[in-house]
Amino acid sequence: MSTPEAKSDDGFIALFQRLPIACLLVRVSDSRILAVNPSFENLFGWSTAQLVNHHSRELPLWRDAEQRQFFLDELAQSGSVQQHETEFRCRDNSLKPCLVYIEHLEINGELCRLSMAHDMSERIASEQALVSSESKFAALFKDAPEPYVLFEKRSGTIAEINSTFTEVFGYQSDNVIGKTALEIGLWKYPEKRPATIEKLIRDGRLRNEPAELLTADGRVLHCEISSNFVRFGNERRTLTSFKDVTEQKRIEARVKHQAYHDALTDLPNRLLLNDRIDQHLAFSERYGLSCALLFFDLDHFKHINDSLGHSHGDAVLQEVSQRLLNTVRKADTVARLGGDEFVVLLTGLTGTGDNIAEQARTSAEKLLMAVAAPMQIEGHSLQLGCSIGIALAPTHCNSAEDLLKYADTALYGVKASGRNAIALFEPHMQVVASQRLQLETELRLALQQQQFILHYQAQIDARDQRIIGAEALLRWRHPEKGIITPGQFMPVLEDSGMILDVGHWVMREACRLVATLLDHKAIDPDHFSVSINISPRQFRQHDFVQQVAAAVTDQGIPAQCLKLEITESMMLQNITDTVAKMQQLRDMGIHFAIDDFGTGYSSLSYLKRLPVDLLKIDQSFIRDCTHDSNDAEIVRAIIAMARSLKLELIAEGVETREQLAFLQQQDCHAYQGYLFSPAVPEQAFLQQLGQTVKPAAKA
Ligand SMILES: Nc1nc2c(ncn2[C@@H]2O[C@@H]3COP(=O)(O)O[C@H]4[C@@H](O)[C@H](n5cnc6c(=O)[nH]c(N)nc65)O[C@@H]4COP(=O)(O)O[C@H]3[C@H]2O)c(=O)[nH]1
Repeated sequence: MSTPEAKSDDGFIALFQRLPIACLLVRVSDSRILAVNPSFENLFGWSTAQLVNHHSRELPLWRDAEQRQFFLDELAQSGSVQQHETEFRCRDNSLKPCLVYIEHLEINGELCRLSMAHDMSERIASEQALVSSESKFAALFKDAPEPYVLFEKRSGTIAEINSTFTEVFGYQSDNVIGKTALEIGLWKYPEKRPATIEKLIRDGRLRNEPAELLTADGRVLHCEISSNFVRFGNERRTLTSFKDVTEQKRIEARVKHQAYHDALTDLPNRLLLNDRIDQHLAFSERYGLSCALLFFDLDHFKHINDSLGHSHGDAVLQEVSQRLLNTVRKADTVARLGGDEFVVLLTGLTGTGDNIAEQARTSAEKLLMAVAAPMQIEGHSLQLGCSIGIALAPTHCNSAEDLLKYADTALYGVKASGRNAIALFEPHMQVVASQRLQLETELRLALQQQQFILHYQAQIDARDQRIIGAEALLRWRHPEKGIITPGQFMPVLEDSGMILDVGHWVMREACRLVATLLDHKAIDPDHFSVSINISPRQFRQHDFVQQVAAAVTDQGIPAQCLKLEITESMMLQNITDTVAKMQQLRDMGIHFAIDDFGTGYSSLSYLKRLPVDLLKIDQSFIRDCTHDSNDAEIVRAIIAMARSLKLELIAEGVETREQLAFLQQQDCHAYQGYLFSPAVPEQAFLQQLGQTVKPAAKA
């Protein structure tokens, strides 16, 4: 004991000194302080020397006199003070919250008061922290942007819901508090709940557990459940958030769907088709079945697209996709690979090789007829042909890649030999296809290595043998095969789109020739023009007019020295756009010739609308006009038509004097053909211009 006055009772002394609670001993008879223990010194900062032997009234510990009196009264009344919360003053003048116990006891025959003070600072601080964190939690819970529910941990009943929960799920607090999630019918599949609860108990929490939940009005929401156990004072709760991911799921599903489907028709796209083929090939192999892949191409679809516009084109594609879907079995796949390319995968075919081929052919015929049936598209009555190439698995191959490739090869065969037909893949087709691929590769190289050149075929006025123009004709100077004419490569240039680059080059090259001729004063710009052939794809480019204008201005030549040859069928495609483009070019001074006139529609009404200057009578009529009365009649009719429309005329492919004489009789004096000269290289043409113009002897 810290005081010498406290004698005897060793047990009590040892205990008094060691007690972790602050203790003060006062003799009742004279209210003198007998002792304080080290815990007391530590807690309040007063030393034994400062207190012992002092009257308890002088104790600097008291907050005020009333406080001391209160304890004395309480002691007198109850015999002891139990757990009384108060504050005592420390040596540094701060107030320390304490829980006070005061008892009477006898020490060495003297009645004493033992006062014990338990420090409450930490507990009060943590209680305050709890209050503040609870209020923070309450605010967070209430205003959280996610639906939250506090469940009683033991019973699983709802203790509280936040406003977002009400907003999202439509439940009002009053209707759900005290009930379990099951009782309010939150779970769409209640049988899944036990596993979720089990997981929560096992892991002590849940993180983004997927669940389908029901709103108060029965809508299904895809949610992610996260749960934690929390404790508020003595209460144990489960704090659960129900994140509504319905929209996110919908977007994810849509993105996934879009990745595997064609946006216009909603049919499977190439990716999904490949996947389906792979699946069916594996299945077929296992069960000894066969598949047939039908590759479709709508004949002249581009024509519809161009003449009626893209919205009509889209409507046609949608109609075709519906017809295909309606014609095949549910287990079969109809896919669109883009443009007008459709694929049908027929699966589960049984039988021998020939039999399978027959089944595929029969289905293809049905599909061809379905597509060919007349369709009404936004007031237009249309009828489409289509070509179908077929490949079989396992007869022809056993991979998705080969199946598509072989069916495409068969399709190419159909297209090459006239359209609107069906062809089954045959190995020799592969040879043709690879030759075509080889040609395409070589043509790309030719373009890079500038192997294309132009030859020029003179156009003559038979009355004075003057060269009035030239047609620029494309040639490929092949490093090994020599000069190749366009008949052998033009379709590949067209199909591959290379014609755009090549056509652009032709235009600039022809303008360069005119500039050279003008420089050499070899021509009179008012009576000479170079004609170039324009391919449909080239003409349909949105900046075609600008391309022509640039070619003319870059070379600084008069625009009337350039003549563009377009075909009848090309003019009929999207007539509004055609007329607009022709008119703009016409306004610049460019002239237009209609090539191969007589082989197409030769419609007067169209001709009247179009800003055309010249008709070229196709060589097929000239060839026989001297001995075939029909052809002679056609030539006469064309000439009459041109006269009535006040159009210029030129006959092409004139090979004999008789043909020329016939034409001149009909008052058609302009011609080109072997009778005068075939198309020749630039230098040779320059010489022709310089020479006295005389028709050559009969070719
Ligand atoms: N039998 C016979 N044939 C004659 C006679 N006079 C000329 N020809 C040939 O008839 C074709 C006339 O050209 P086209 O009808 O515009 O027909 C051209 C044209 O449609 C196309 N073509 C040629 N060059 C180009 C070009 O630069 N661009 C485009 N888009 N097409 C071109 O290729 C087609 C074929 O061109 P080529 O083989 O050069 O064939 C040329 C020419 O060499 C003759 O008296 N008798």
